[in-house]
Amino acid sequence: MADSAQAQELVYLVTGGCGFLGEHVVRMLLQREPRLRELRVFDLHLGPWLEELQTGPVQVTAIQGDVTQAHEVTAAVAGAHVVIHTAGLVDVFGRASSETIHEVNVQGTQNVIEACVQTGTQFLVYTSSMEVVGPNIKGHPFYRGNEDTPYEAAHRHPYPRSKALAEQLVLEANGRKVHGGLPLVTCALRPTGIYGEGHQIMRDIYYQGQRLGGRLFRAIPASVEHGRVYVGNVAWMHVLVARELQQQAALLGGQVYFCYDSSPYKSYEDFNMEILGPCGLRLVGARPLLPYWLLMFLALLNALLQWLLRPLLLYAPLLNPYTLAMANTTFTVSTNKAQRHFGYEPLFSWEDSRNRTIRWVRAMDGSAP
Ligand SMILES: NC(=O)C1=CN([C@@H]2O[C@H](COP(=O)(O)OP(=O)(O)OC[C@H]3O[C@@H](n4cnc5c(N)ncnc54)[C@H](O)[C@@H]3O)[C@@H](O)[C@H]2O)C=CC1
Ligand SMILES: C[C@@H](CO)CCC[C@@H](C)[C@H]1CC[C@H]2[C@@H]3[C@H](O)CC4=CC(=O)CC[C@]4(C)[C@H]3CC[C@]12C
Repeated sequence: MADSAQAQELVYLVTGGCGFLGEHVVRMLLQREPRLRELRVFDLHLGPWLEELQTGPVQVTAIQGDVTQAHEVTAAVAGAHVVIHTAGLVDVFGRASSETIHEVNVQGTQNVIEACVQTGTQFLVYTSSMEVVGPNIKGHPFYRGNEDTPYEAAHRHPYPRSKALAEQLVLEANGRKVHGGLPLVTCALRPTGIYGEGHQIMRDIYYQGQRLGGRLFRAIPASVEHGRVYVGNVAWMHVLVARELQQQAALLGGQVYFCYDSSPYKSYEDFNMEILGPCGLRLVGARPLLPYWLLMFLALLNALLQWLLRPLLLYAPLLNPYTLAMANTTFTVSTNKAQRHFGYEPLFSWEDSRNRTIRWVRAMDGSAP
């Protein structure tokens, strides 16, 4: 769809544009994509912040819609040059059924692809996840791996399964002819655990620490490394890859890229303390206070309680067998593929990313539910 005559007149659509990552992508596009004419923000739930956006000359169109509804997706995609598909059901806590996760993440992605094909939209960036690779169900470590590192990706949980299937659909769609005859150009970005302003789990852990008198208790050995990446850098990578997909379709089309920056390799808990420590929390214990078998017992108990209570209420604590396995398995990436292919350099240093997140946590002080 985009040709050189239209270069200053691009229409972007961000699905899931009111989510944690989506909001950062929307703000980043407004700041850093000078060729933007219209920005469509598509989400099941529209955020009130959209009303207060400084949009400059760009027309921002808020679209309340559901990716599982093909006709709503097609209407939103029609006339867009680029789609950044971040919408998804991020659930590893058993809040939604596996059918719902599949419907949103897999069928929703299929709907986005078909909408591009039908309406002639040529460029599609998909927000995948490190989880399409691992950690796998066997708990094999993935230590400083890259996009080509061999790893046995085997999933049982509905979330990683759905992300892997959706990513496959997106990559297979690369090269399909869209309406008008041009080829669809797609790629997938795989963030590791994202942190930053608006991160719900960081917020929950902060409140939990406050309730426990300013303490958190170590449950994971400090030696288990967990990959983390700052949301501003993930958003920047989306903006950059969407731009370069239009310039270098042959190189970028059909590719996957891990999202990375200079955030340090640490355990999940030690990393969180980089943020939560300066906000007044303390991590108690140099080693896990409970043995692994006892934690697994508690995680299984939580799973049983969730199942028993389901007819009455939704019990979805952070600790379950899946999240415990995730937190207990080393998964870190070390790659420069995005730099080599489309010139990505993190926009935010580690210090900046950390300070911004700390400022955000401090701003919620005293507002614990
Ligand atoms: N949070 C993380 O650490 C990571 C997230 N990701 C991926 O990044 C993407 C964004 O995740 P987050 O921002 O963390 O999650 P989020 O839950 O904050 O954002 C997802 C957005 O999608 C919207 N959405 C959900 N179902 C929808 C539907 N049926 N139709 C339209 N919109 C719908 C939600 O309303 C929400 O605004 C997801 O695709 C997720 O799989 C990947 C790696 C790590
Ligand atoms: C056992 C607890 C003791 O403190 C800690 C539990 C932590 C877990 C809630 C998190 C550990 C790893 C996280 C996941 C990981 O960062 C990768 C992810 C990628 C995604 O695409 C979505 C989010 C997540 C699954 C993330 C979710 C929270 C953890 C399981």
